[in-house]
Amino acid sequence: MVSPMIAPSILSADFARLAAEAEAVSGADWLHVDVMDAHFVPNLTLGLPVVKSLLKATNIPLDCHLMIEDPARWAPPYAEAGAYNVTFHAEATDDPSAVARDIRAAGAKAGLSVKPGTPIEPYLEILRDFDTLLVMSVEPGFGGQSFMPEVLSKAKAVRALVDSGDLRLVVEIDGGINSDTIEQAAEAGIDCFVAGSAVYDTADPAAAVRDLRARAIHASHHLS
Ligand SMILES: O=C(CO)[C@H](O)[C@H](O)COP(=O)(O)O
Ligand SMILES: [Fe+2]
Repeated sequence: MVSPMIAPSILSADFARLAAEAEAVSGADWLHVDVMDAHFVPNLTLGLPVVKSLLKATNIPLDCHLMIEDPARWAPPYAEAGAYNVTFHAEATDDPSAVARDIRAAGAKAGLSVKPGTPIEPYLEILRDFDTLLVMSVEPGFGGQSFMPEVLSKAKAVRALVDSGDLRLVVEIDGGINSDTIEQAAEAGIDCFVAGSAVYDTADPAAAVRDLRARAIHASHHLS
């Protein structure tokens, strides 16, 4: 198991000050960027031009979470632009492996995300085509929602495959992660924790990142 990673979500940051907001979490492992198209989810955020500007403004690897329709068309340009990891939704395409291939060919890690109600079993076979699995622990679309602990059974199932050596994959969780919920996620075997409101809705985002990381290390320590 890798050392726990923290990925602050700029969904909860001030969009007029994104460079400064990235700088405020310079100790983070990844910077999580929520791309929403108002079709796959009922919200609209930002797209490729903003990601290109962010890439110039920060050295933190960008973890782009595409909550969009037609990822086969729209996901590879994020990889070409220089995003470190490009994640799209299993529910948005009939051929996730083909999209992953195109993302990897364009130079990024490829991630698959599943909504809370989407079972993981139909996707276990194709996870070998991916570098990241993003388990959603809220309905995608908005920050500041409550954590859904029932999704942790999916994380545990995939963690078991990784631990048995059958799979190499970063297991990531997104939604409602804060100082009260991160420990149960860490105990379930999560490698990377996305946190939006728990980082940016505080007076000291850097301290929030440190606190979340310490809690994750403490809770996952006995597993390693
Ligand atoms: O993908 C997302 C929402 O669809 C966000 O990454 C997520 O909700 C982060 O916000 P918070 O930590 O406040 O729940
Ligand atoms: Fe996200």
